[in-house]
Amino acid sequence: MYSEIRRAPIYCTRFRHFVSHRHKDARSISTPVKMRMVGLTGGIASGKSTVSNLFKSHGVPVVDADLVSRDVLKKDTDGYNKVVAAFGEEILEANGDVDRPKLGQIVFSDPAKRQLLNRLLAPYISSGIFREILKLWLKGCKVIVLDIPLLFEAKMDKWTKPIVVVWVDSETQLQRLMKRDGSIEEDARNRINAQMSMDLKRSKADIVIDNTGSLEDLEEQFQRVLLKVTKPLTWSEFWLSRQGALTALVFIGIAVVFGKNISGIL
Ligand SMILES: CC(C)(COP(=O)(O)OP(=O)(O)OC[C@H]1O[C@@H](n2cnc3c(N)ncnc32)[C@H](O)[C@@H]1O)[C@@H](O)C(=O)NCCC(=O)NCCS
Ligand SMILES: Nc1ncnc2c1ncn2[C@@H]1O[C@H](COP(=O)(O)OP(=O)(O)OP(=O)(O)O)[C@@H](O)[C@H]1O
Repeated sequence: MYSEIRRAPIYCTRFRHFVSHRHKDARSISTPVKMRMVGLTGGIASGKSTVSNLFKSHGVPVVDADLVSRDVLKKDTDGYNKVVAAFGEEILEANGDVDRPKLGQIVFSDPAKRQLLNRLLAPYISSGIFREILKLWLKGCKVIVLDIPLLFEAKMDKWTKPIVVVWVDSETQLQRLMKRDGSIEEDARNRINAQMSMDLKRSKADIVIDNTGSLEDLEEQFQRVLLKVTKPLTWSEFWLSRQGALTALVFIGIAVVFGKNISGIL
């Protein structure tokens, strides 16, 4: 289950209203079931997962593209078969699983190979993300977050509004990446350079979270972001929600029945 939810998904239908146990302000802007797809992106190690964990802990469901992309490389899936055919069995561990650090070494130091990997996996990743969105839509979720590192690069930004970019300065990014992955500077720089620059991502954002400071600073900014992304939905967002689609169906049904009755009278 990619749309991992730590607490109850309070932004989904069965709760009927935006109810935040922690945020009175969020409760005061409560509104019936609608759907909004919030894009969450940023550079590698900028803190997207940290922010997406905050969303989950406040009951907002998150679709995690990194988890989807892990799944499409699982042994004997179509994505796996295509990647092994293209890159050879030397990218496999003894048990047949993809050796991810090894494949990472290859693709993050060679743009042509990275493009090849992206091309092979892109259809499976986008349909995996779509499946997760559909599941949440069927549950009647009102607000969902799409945590997609390559949101702009893969041109998925047109699906989402607002777009939240997590930004850090480049030195902090490098240090956090090396610390988290236990990697050497060259590998970390290769990974950073494989993505659109964070400043460009920042310029395309609707909302920027500056995560250069402490985790407490981040949490404080997050509270403001939470209020923005859970504000009442627009009509276009409403018609895209499950509730909106059902409402439209009911209206069409009534119009058809009325139309038949009126044409019977005439
Ligand atoms: C190359 C792989 C096997 C390396 O696996 P590894 O476990 O070391 O890294 P992981 O998947 O956890 O990714 C960590 C971060 O790297 C960055 N990243 C991953 N893939 C890419 C890519 N193709 N281009 C640029 N950055 C990338 C993202 O910021 C991601 O959050 C893996 O990243 C992969 O399969 N990438 C291709 C799929 C993809 O595009 N994923 C991004 C989802 S939008
Ligand atoms: N404000 C902060 N202060 C200190 N460390 C932080 C802060 N925010 C995040 N980190 C740490 O920085 C590292 C990178 O954060 P995180 O994994 O959330 O980034 P990410 O953008 O999801 O990375 P990726 O693109 O690889 O998925 C993690 O080890 C995390 O614990």
